[in-house]
Amino acid sequence: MATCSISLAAKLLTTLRPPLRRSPPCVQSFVTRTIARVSVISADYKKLNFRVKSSMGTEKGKGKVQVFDTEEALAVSLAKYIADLSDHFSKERGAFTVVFSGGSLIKSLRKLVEAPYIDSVDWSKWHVFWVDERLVPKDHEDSNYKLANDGFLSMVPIPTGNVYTINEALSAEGAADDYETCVKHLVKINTIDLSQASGFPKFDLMLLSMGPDGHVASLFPGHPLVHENKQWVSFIEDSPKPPPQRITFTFPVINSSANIALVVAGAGKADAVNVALGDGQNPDLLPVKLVSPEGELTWFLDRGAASKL
Ligand SMILES: O=C(O)[C@H](O)[C@@H](O)[C@H](O)[C@H](O)COP(=O)(O)O
Repeated sequence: MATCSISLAAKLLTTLRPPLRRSPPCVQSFVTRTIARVSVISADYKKLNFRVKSSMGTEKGKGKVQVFDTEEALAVSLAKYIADLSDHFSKERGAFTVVFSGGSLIKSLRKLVEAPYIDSVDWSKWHVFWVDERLVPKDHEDSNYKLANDGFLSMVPIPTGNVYTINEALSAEGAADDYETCVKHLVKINTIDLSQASGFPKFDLMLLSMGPDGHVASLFPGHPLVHENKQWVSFIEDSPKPPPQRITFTFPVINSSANIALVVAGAGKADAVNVALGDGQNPDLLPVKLVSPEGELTWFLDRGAASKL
């Protein structure tokens, strides 16, 4: 509305230019200065309006795409997004089920452990899961639990009993079955929602990241696990990204989520982001293209990751 009235005023003043030449010099000077001022305001407003629109995101049929100037700005926005969902689900369901991935995502959660969220979030309602986990001891450098614990969980008062880790003493297959049994029990007691549409568990929020090859969770390009459609949790023993033995949620579980945030930073992932958000390309070869939740998908990209869009 404001853009509209400013540009209308600018146009009106411009049409006054010819009769202006016949006016006294002081009137000419006043009108000229006003035209210049209105033009500057109009240009500034257009710039501001563009900035607001781009930070609010664009609907692309592939979810809401948000691009941030820096990873720092991304982290600030991600914290608010998570805190808002936490508030919503804690009040609505009395629980907030959150699924983490490994990798750089954990670092991007750092603003949640600061004011105001450290005090305003009801951490007692959080239930934490992993979309994939590596079959290594919990104190191993490759453990996704260790990564999340060192960088986030140890700094917030989530009850220990609400943090669901794998049993890494089992085989990969055994650990996947065991994690699936745990999730089934939590669905039964209504801690985790169940999707009426798919019959798979419906987590309130999945925080996913993506590898430069377009993998999400431990679902890798060209691997048959990408097509698993019965199991909730499966296992892989030949992961192309080390370590080789892992367990992973399957796509039907990922896509039954109420909310998915795809958090991608860095120019090294720009090609995959470009293909993911474009048309074409066999989804087998770019698993991220199969992320299509029942609920909302929101991309959090920094300028580097979005540089080829
Ligand atoms: O345990 C894992 O390996 C993951 O969960 C994996 O899916 C990860 O999220 C991506 O590989 C992105 O990792 P980066 O953000 O570190 O590139």
